[in-house]
Amino acid sequence: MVLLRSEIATSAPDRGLVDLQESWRRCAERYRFDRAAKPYFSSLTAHEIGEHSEGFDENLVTIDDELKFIQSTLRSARFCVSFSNMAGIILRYQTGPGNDAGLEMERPGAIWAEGVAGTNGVGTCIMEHRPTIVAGEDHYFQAYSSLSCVAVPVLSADAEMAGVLNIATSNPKVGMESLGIVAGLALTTAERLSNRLFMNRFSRNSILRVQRESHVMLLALDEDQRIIGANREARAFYRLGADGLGQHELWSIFERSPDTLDGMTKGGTLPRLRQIDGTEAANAVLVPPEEDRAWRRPTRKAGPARDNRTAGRTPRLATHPTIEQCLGSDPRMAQLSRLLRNVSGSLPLLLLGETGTGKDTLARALHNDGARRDKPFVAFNCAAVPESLIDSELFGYSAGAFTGAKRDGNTGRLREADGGTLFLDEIGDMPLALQTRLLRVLESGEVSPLGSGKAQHIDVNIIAATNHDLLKSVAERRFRQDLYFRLAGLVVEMQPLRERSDILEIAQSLLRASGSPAELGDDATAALRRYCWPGNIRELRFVLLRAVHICEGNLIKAQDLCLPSTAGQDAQELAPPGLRDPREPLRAAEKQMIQEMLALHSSDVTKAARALNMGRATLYRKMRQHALGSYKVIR
Ligand SMILES: Nc1ncnc2c1ncn2[C@@H]1O[C@H](COP(=O)(O)OP(=O)(O)OP(=O)(O)O)[C@@H](O)[C@H]1O
Repeated sequence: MVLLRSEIATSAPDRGLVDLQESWRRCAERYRFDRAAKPYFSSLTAHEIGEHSEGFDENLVTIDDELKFIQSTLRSARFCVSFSNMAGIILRYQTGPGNDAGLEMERPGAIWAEGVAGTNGVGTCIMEHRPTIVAGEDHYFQAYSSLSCVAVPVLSADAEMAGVLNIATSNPKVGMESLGIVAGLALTTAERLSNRLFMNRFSRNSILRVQRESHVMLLALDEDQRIIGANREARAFYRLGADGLGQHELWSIFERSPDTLDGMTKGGTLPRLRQIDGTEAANAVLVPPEEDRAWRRPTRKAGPARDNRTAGRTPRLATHPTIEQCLGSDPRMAQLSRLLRNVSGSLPLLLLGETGTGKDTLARALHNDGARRDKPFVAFNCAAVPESLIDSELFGYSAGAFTGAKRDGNTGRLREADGGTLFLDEIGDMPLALQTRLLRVLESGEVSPLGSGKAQHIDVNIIAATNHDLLKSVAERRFRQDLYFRLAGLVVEMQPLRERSDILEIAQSLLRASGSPAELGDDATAALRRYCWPGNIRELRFVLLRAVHICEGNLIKAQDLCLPSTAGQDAQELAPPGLRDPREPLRAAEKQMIQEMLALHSSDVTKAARALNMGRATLYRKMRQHALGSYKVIR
């Protein structure tokens, strides 16, 4: 029997969740699947994943950032978060340390197209172009009934569906109510991700951002103030058809007053922007082209870093902090930055630190500011690539090395990085057998691609990073001691944000880099200092981006930060891992989502409940459970 999610679907008419009956019909009639049969599970090679990732270019970095953020919000290995393209192929993936074995099928390369895997979150969302929850038995194939998924569309800069953000769990205790909450998180993230893809695409243009309640309208402008791009919200609100883009001047929508023209020249808030029908566009900000935003490196001597995700094309220069900006103003750190500048490029570096502390960012800064800046920067995430593929991806193979190999062979990341930097992220997750192989390459300076028999000399500077306690892994014999010493030419420990004295400076640069003129009020700066920041700088960035949207005028108050109350947080953090309540990550995520939605909807419980896909009474009950204050109901 098909379980319909009618309760949720009716309480969220504007979000319109998918009715799965149609999908089941397709499975039975069009694909002629047998529900009880073992489905054909297909997965692609890393090379094929790379091919399917083409077109996403530097957006993959943005996608990874959002996936990591959701993962750190859920804080559980029992959830995994992924991004798939429109063919239903998982391209990117995040899960907590010690991934739940039940989620192995959600790794990059897995194909979840409905025509292959039957009714499922990703595939059915692609067919229907709408948010989809597929819980347990809702999957057409019984073999997938241990999974529950929430899948939501992500839009390209052209407002077309570009892929799917999927949150999956194999935890049978996660019920429909919790999935509804997770859906709220997925929807907000997908919307933000779509808007970031828009900002990336039009990074060389000025972008007018207008916010109405929780809707963010983005309009990209050329030098003559013609509208050349619009996100979906803007297309709907200002009735812009795709064919009209590039034709309309901004002044066909907004009044061309001296105040507005003056504001447009300076950038930042446009306080008196009015539509031509007289409606005031409160919360309007003109975001300047990327090169004019704060944080751009003062000199452009450095050649653009090459990333394995953008190999083969000319990547755009990305806004990027320098080594000094990564390390901050703490005097100990300032000393370290001098040392790093001296040794960078000639000594292997090991970056340690919690998630989101800036290891990846520092690695890129070290390359961009170092002697190898004109050579490739190649990033390889040891946890994101299936174990069976790390070997061929890292060391490469020659033509026809094995069945299914690419016809021309595969250069491998080590040879791709020749002359430059290889950033080995999540090195703590590298399987032991491959650690041995890597060690051999590092000791000999030679790599022998599979099937070639010929060793090739390479000159690569390695920067490795992990958020595991690598010495503990060495003691437990999960990480080779000799490899540890090879990688640890210099060990840099990134401080957790809660221990950094320069948190306000970081917050201010993040605000400037966002293009927003908003400033932090005194109560907000105190709240930033008090909070424990489990997601570190990544979390701070998201908290500030959200606050910029919520705050009135240009002053961010403590309440706009929507930080979880520290009391509950600390208690949970202090509990030894074994004693932690396994439902806690969900509760914390639920509380955060509720706070976020209430803030976005100016405490209007009816609207917040609708956005969260739940009834008002349920939301009230949950607010009581989480001890959230009193809110108004607007009918
Ligand atoms: N010094 C900094 N100033 C401002 N923003 C930063 C800084 N360092 C990192 N960030 C931002 O914080 C986010 C997380 O950074 P990054 O990916 O480098 O962390 P990480 O330690 O590598 O995380 P993970 O271990 O989860 O991969 C990114 O959005 C990055 O742009």
